[in-house]
Amino acid sequence: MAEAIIDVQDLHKSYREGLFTSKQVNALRGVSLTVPRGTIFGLLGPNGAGKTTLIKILLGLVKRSSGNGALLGRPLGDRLGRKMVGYLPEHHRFPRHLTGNAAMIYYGGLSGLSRSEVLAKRPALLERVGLSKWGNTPVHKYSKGMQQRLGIAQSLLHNPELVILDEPTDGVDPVGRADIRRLLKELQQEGTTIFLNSHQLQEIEMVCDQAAILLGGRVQKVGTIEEITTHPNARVEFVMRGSIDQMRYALSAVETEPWQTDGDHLARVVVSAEDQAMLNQCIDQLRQHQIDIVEIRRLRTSLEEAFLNIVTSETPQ
Ligand SMILES: Nc1ncnc2c1ncn2[C@@H]1O[C@H](COP(=O)(O)OP(=O)(O)OP(=O)(O)O)[C@@H](O)[C@H]1O
Repeated sequence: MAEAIIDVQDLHKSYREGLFTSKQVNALRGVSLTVPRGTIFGLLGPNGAGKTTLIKILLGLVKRSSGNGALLGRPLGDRLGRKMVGYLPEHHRFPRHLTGNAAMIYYGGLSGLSRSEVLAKRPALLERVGLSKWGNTPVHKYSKGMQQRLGIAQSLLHNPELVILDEPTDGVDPVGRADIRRLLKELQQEGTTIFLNSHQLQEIEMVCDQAAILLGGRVQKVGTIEEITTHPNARVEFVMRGSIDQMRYALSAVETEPWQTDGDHLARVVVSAEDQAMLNQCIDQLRQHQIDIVEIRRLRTSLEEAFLNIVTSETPQ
């Protein structure tokens, strides 16, 4: 198994609700999460689920109330660990008067890089995010997509092993989103791990390998996108050729959805197969009845559907 680049156990965070009250908001209530090196990992959750709090704890910007964890093998909060992380905050705003070139120097400085170090890296990074012709333009003239790409470029200045991006495609049009997805895939191919917080579920589905769904400060579901989107009732679609009567007989022991038949010999049906044993039994029965299985596939839901199922069926206490 790949080495964990983020590994947190039982993280809790309570905020005081206001200055003059002892009432608390439990933003995280025992979050455990492992992000393997080299993945693009999506963090999902409705507003208030605790996503930004988790990211800020990882970056040492917010102090956890309890729990443990490691970032790049170093204890949470360790300065060296944090130095190996690139970060694009949500709703970030570049100072309006800066040009793209100047913004890179400014943010490079915040990451501890000297001016000459930034100057050495800047051309290639601006080129890579498609902004090399825009370095001398003030950022307030940039489109939202250009600003986000510049934000990603600044997060890469110190060659981080892990990049944490908070809503990188927020407000970006479809062409800009496709550019960002391409960039993230390239970074992954070069070995960078990407931790992505986004409300854009289609984006997450297209670009991420794994994801966690946070709800009410707890991880409700975590896994590969395929695991998360595999239908909970394990619906399996069969396309078969042979005698329709024999097919119906062979599958009479399992629950099926309405059959679709084409002529006398071709049929498509979705069966509910709770586990692999039941699926094997269906296949055995079909073979015993001389039915050709033309196609067989597990049906998946969209990530959006899976997300809505989880968020609407789980009520956080
Ligand atoms: N500084 C703070 N003081 C008090 N409560 C806070 C503070 N920051 C966050 N919270 C509360 O903690 C909970 C989690 O907030 P958080 O911003 O982490 O959620 P989120 O999943 O990032 O939400 P969003 O998608 O809206 O950005 C919310 O109830 C929020 O109001």
